[in-house]
Amino acid sequence: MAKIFIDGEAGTTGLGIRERLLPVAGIELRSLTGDSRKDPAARRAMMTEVDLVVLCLPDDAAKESVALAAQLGNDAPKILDASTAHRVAPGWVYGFPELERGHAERIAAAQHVSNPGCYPTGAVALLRPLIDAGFIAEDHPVTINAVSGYSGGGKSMIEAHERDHGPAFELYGLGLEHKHVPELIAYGKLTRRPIFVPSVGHFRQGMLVSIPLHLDTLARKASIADLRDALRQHYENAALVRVIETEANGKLEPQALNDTDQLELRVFGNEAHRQAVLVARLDNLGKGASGAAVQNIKLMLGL
Ligand SMILES: NC(=O)C1=CN([C@@H]2O[C@H](COP(=O)(O)OP(=O)(O)OC[C@H]3O[C@@H](n4cnc5c(N)ncnc54)[C@H](OP(=O)(O)O)[C@@H]3O)[C@@H](O)[C@H]2O)C=CC1
Ligand SMILES: CC(=O)N[C@@H](CCC(=O)OP(=O)(O)O)C(=O)O
Repeated sequence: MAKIFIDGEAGTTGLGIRERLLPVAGIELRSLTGDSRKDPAARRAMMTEVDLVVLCLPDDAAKESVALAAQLGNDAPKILDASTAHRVAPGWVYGFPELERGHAERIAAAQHVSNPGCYPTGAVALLRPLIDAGFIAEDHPVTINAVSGYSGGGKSMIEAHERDHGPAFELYGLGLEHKHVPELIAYGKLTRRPIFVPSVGHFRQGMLVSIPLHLDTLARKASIADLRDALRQHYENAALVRVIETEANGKLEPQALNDTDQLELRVFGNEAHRQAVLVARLDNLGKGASGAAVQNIKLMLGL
């Protein structure tokens, strides 16, 4: 029986992981309740009893938990961190099993895995296979536009929208320093800093990530179908990722995959204008957070 402690179990991501793990055989979930939830000594003691700790905490608290585990030396459990704290940190493996051949095995063997951010899950899924196939140059001037449901901002943003009725729609990150840019660069394999423009709408969950492309600026001559085929080939054995034909009406809404762990990729475009738009759709709480975490937990515990 594999023992798991979710540090931050009462938060948005922690609850989603708990819910998904309850029906999984071969797992025992260990919890801290009441005041002990945030007590470093209680958290460290819990770490001595489990095989894997999942961190669903703000960045500073996640760093504190990693330091607590380090005090246990060789008895430290494996760690999966859902925060942003270790996404590009040395010694950590990025928890996107579909990244490239052999990556799922790297996650399975790792002591420390960082769960990807919701936006990078969509953007890296679209970009990386096309860069590896030589269609998009590593220094291509990439722009990433995205819209998320408000649960992406955790408990505080959920409260702001559900109690105070937040804005219907809002662009943010316009200072171009969003915390997800380093992982977009590292795992998208980009050498030029992408322009990332996130936004949030007044709906709880669901996400679209879109990347416009002028086909005549690509590194290799490509039609819209070539880009779609390259994505299809890359994800042919991926259980959670599907490359979909585009809708004839040219529309796509963000909530269709809510409460699933699926990620859908599409290549919209207009061949006559030599223009395309790559689009990823996912549930920010599914493949964008808790669903991806459960995928990584199963790999890390060999379930
Ligand atoms: N929401 C999303 O879509 C995604 C979130 N993430 C990341 O996952 C992490 C958690 O986010 P999310 O679930 O949204 O956040 P929430 O704010 O919903 O939950 C955070 C939880 O951590 C608890 N907590 C805070 N400080 C400590 C501490 N020192 N010790 C123990 N517990 C503590 C909070 O307690 P209390 O209940 O008392 O406030 C809360 O339950 C963040 O790093 C976030 O960046 C990653 C991907 C997507
Ligand atoms: C709508 C909203 O505020 N979203 C969050 C990102 C949510 C997420 O996936 O980020 P982490 O995994 O890095 O926490 C933001 O833009 O900061």
